[in-house]
Amino acid sequence: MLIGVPKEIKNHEYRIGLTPAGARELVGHGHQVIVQRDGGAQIGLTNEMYEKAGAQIVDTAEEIFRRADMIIKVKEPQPVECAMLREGQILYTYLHLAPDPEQTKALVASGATCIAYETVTDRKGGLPLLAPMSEVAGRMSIQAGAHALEKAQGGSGVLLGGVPGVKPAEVLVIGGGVVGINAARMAMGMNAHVTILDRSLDRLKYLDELYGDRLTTIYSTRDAIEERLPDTDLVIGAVLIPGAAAPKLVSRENLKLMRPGSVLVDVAIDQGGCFETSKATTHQNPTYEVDGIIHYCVANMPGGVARTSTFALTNATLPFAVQLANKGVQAMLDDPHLLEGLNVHRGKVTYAAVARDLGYDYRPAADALRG
Ligand SMILES: NC(=O)C1=CN([C@@H]2O[C@H](COP(=O)(O)OP(=O)(O)OC[C@H]3O[C@@H](n4cnc5c(N)ncnc54)[C@H](O)[C@@H]3O)[C@@H](O)[C@H]2O)C=CC1
Ligand SMILES: CC(=O)C(=O)O
Ligand SMILES: [Mg+2]
Repeated sequence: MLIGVPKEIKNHEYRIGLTPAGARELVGHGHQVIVQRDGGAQIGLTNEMYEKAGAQIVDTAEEIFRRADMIIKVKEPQPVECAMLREGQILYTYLHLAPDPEQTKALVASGATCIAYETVTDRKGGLPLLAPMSEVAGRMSIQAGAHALEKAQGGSGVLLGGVPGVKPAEVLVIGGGVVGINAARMAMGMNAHVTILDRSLDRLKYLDELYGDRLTTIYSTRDAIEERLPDTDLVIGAVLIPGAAAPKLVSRENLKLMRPGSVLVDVAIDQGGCFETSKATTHQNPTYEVDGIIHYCVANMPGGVARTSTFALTNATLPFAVQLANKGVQAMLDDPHLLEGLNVHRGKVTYAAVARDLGYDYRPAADALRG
C-alpha cells in the first residue's frame, strides 16, 4: 500500500502522524511511504531521517492526497484537505465529528473511508488512541490553568499551591477518566486542593483507593457542581461520552457563582465543550473572558508539546496503521476494536453517536464495509 503523511496545517500544530521509526516499520512490511517535506522538521524529525527510514519526501500535500491509498494524520482534516480526499482512500486520524457538521458533510461527500482515532476501543473498554493525548492534555490543563490564573492573564492572582501561611487554590476536575486523573495528579503535585467528579462509581472508587484523602471524590450532579463553584479557582472540563457531543455541565448562569478571575479549562472542547460558554480557541489566542471568568479552550492542546505528543500518539497508532496497510479495510472486519473507529465509509455515517447527534442515517460499520 502507498501511505501518505501530510504536514499538519491547524494553528500551531507541529505534530506529525508518523515518526521515522514508524515509516521504517511500514516499509519493512513491504509498503511505500511518502511524507510531505518538513512535515516533522519543527520537532526535530528531519527529511533525512524519513529518507533513511525508507520513505520518500514529496513537496506538496496535493501530491500526498493524490497518490496515497491511506492518509495518516493527527488532527481532523481542514476544509482544504477534505476537498482532496477521494472515494476508496483511507483516512486515519482524529476526527471529532459529533460537534462538527461541516467536516462530517465533507467526509460523507468525499466517499473516503474515515477512521477516527478517538473511537477505536480496547479489550478493557478504554480508548487506546485517545488515551496518550488525554494524558498529555490532562497534564497540560493544570499548567495552562495556573498561567491563566495570573493577574497579567486576566486571572484572579491565585497561586495553585499557595505558600506556607496562605491556603492553596481549589481545583475542580469534572470527569475522572484519563484527562481527569492526569489533571488531578499534576494539581496535587503542585499542592493545590483537588476535588474530582465523575458519574462512574467504579471510577470514583478507583481514584479513592489510589489517592486516599489527598483527593476528594464526589458523584457528579448539577447540584454537586453548583455547590462547589463559589469556592473553586480552577475548573477542568474532562468529561467524555465516546463519539458524542459533550454534555453542558456549567451554564452561563453558573458563572455568576464564581469569583471574578477564576478559570475554566475545557479540555472536552474537541467534542464541543462541556461548559455552555466554551468556544474553541487556538494556541495563538488560547483564552477569552465571559462574565469575568477566564476560559481556555484549545482544541489541540497536545500540539503545544508536539515532540512528546508525536511519540506518545504514534506509539499507539502504529500497530493499527500496520494492520490497515497490510489488509486494507479487511483489517477492521478482523478486529472489532479497530472497527469501532470507522466513522464514515463511502458516504455513510457508521458511528451511531455521530449519526444521532448530526441527524444522519446510521449504517453499522461492518454492514457498510461488506457493501
Ligand atoms: N483539547 C484537547 O486538546 C484534547 C481533548 N481531549 C478530550 O478530553 C475529553 C476527555 O477524554 P478522556 O479523559 O480520555 O475520556 P475518558 O473516557 O477517559 O474519561 C471521561 C470521563 O468522563 C466521565 N463522565 C461522563 N459524563 C460525566 C458527567 N456528566 N459528569 C462527570 N463525569 C462524567 C466518564 O465516566 C469518564 O470517566 C474528551 O472529549 C477528549 O476528546 C483529549 C485530548 C486532547
Ligand atoms: C485528541 C485531540 O484532539 C488532540 O490530540 O488534538
Ligand atoms: Mg475540531
